[in-house]
Amino acid sequence: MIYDTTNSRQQTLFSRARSPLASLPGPWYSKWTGAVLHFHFIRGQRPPYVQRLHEKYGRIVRISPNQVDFSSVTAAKRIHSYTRPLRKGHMYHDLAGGGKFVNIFSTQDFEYHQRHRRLLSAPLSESGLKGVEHVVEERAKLAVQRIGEEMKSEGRADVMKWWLFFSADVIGELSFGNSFRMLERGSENQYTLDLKMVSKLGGLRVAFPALTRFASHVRLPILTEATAGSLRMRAYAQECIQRYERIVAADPTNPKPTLFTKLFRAGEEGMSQLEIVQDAQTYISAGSDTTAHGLTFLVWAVCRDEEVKRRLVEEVATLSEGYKDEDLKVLPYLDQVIHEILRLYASVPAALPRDAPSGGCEIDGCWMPEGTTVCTQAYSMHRDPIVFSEPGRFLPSRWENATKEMTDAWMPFGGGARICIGLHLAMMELRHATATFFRAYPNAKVSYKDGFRDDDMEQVAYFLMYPKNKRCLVETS
Ligand code: HEM
Repeated sequence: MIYDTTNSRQQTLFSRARSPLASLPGPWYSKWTGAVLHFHFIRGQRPPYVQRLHEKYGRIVRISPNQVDFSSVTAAKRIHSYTRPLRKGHMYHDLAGGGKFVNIFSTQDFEYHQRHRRLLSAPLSESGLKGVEHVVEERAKLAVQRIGEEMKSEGRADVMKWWLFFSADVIGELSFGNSFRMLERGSENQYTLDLKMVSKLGGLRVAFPALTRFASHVRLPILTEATAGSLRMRAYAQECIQRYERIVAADPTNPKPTLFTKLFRAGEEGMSQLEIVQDAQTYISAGSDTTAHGLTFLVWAVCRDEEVKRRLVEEVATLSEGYKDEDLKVLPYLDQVIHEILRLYASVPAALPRDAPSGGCEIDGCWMPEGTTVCTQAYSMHRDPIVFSEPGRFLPSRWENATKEMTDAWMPFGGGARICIGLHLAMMELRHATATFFRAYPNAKVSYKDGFRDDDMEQVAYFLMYPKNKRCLVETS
């Protein structure tokens, strides 16, 4: 027995020393252990840690015995290719409840993904979204009104809270045909509370994959609560989709449109009710915090910079009443501000891990053996000093004459075949909410009431990024 263990250790040491990864740059310990990477992950600081490694070792870094991070456009194009994308890594399986919740986001199956992507893309395209723009517009107005009411009664408003209600209400209504009405109520509903709990468990599963195995033997309170939560969420989603399906059946010519309307009863070219429920639930989790956190950092960063605020306020003030997204899209400074926010404060700044395929593959001239996890992270792509001068500065005007290198390296929505399917919706929400907010409150500024400090906005990222203390206070003079 002792001999066996020693022998297998020797084999492991031998194979690690001979692996093609052995010659890659990186700290010495990455060859032997992922513990340091894991330590930074658990602190929510993996992206800046990996970025420091890139600064020291270059664009290719071995970050653990089995993981390599790339920070180059050529590598990103290979890893996130449209035509021959690499398979999503095991992390997605852990995030999705150990493979229990298959959906367009988590699937590792190419055929399943292609079919869902083909069916779901049209309603989320720029032209498809025209039919639902009024939902975004109305919710943005209500969010800004509610922010104003809170500023009046409390002397400051927590915009992070209201942007979360805004984005969740929008995606809830567009997916389930039924708004969560959190903006009206001013509080979260059971669905989003359950979602938080389930996402927390997903994060724990990624940090400690053994938890999934352990869970089948031991009853932990968080697991019991998360299981009850996910059952409640599934029941709620099913109820909404079934109700909506009945509405479509009663009046097929004039239903209130959602992102799934055309997929009901479309035969071969449609989806089963279960598939719709699964993907609708995915939209809620993928499309609420991401947009809300982007908007939160946007308001904070603009409010801290008088010159940026002046230019943005002046530009959005030129809009005529009843403006539409078509009018917002052509505002150059609004577009620059949004690009810069998604660069410096990307809501998904962390690694998007993929598996090297069977037989291995070459990336940026380096051989990645089968089973290696290859990653890119927007956090590093967006801070390459050769592409973005003074990368740590919030400088929207850098996008005025954007180079091809800048637009290629900008990947807040990922890339290739698995690029964010909701990106046009997200951009529409960001445009409407920003314009509505700065038209209503041209004098908005960061509020330091209730002990709020700039330090509260320090970025913490597991998969999603959020401000450390999960609040962002603003006031108006
Ligand atoms: C600012 C807001 C958003 C950001 C920064 C963002 C970012 C991302 C990123 C980086 C990915 C790729 C993940 C990967 O490769 O592992 C992704 C995928 C995805 N996003 Fe978004 N997202 C946003 C908003 C939305 C919205 C509003 C929706 C609602 C429909 C959505 C739905 C999805 C889905 C379903 C996927 C998986 C797509 C696939 O695998 O084909 N996202 N998002």
